[in-house]
Amino acid sequence: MFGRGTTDNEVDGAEALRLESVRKVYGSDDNPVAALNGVSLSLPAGSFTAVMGPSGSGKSTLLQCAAGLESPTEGQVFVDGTPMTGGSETKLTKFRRSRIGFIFQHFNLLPTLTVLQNVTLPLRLAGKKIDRRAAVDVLGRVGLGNRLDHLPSQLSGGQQQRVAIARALVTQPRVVFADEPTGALDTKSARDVLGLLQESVRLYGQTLVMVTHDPVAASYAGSVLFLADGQMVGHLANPTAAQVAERMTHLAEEVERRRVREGV
Ligand SMILES: Nc1ncnc2c1ncn2[C@@H]1O[C@H](COP(=O)(O)OP(=O)(O)OP(=O)(O)O)[C@@H](O)[C@H]1O
Repeated sequence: MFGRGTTDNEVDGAEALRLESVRKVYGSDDNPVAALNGVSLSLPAGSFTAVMGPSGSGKSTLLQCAAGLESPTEGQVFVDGTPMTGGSETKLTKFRRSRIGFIFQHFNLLPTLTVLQNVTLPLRLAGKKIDRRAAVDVLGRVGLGNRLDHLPSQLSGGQQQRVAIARALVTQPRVVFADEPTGALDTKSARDVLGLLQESVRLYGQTLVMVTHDPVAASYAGSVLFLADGQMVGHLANPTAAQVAERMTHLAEEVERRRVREGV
């Protein structure tokens, strides 16, 4: 099983996320597409893991299944030891709201809510007490303590993504999933955002799983998992950007060779 996403900050070796033989098939019976084909992994609490792979390899599907936004066709997902499958949709939504944070490529902030209102929204949705101080504190941590009453449209892309990070962290989730969190940002803002994500792991023991296409972004993680054609095909600990880029080049060539061989 792949996935020792090790960092210095692993919290008591506890397992935060586990996938057991997860398969996800889209499409119809006559034309099925296996986006994930038997993925198993185990990530300790306090780890920062990047997920990489060629386009269409199943990265986003992996994140969606792990975060409970999609149900696997087969297999099991456990967050903090609790199975994400088998319960009712209402129970799953409640569980997701309290234990999981999600950061999207295009921020997904609500345009009519202020920065502070966007960050307190997950608490509201989870039916938790609105702890304004906690929200202000987390916004301070991402460097936006002086932007509480701004609307998203009054912020730069990098600042909007920092609001989204604060929103993901405010419920103190067990795992935060980030799908291409720097994909829409310039280099400097991307570096700031990655530094913040790394800090949330190093200083606050957050568990983080990030899909990215960018070897530099992946190098901020403690380990990288490589996917190809819906399967886990490799693992790199303490990666440098150059190592990741080299592995990705080989992976793309292997996938291409196999597709030609199989006439796909
Ligand atoms: N809702 C869907 N319906 C049908 N097929 C889908 C759906 N979502 C994903 N797929 C297919 O599943 C496979 C994996 O897609 P996925 O988006 O997970 O890959 P990815 O690695 O994230 O790709 P990219 O890097 O291009 O975003 C692809 O073949 C894709 O076309």
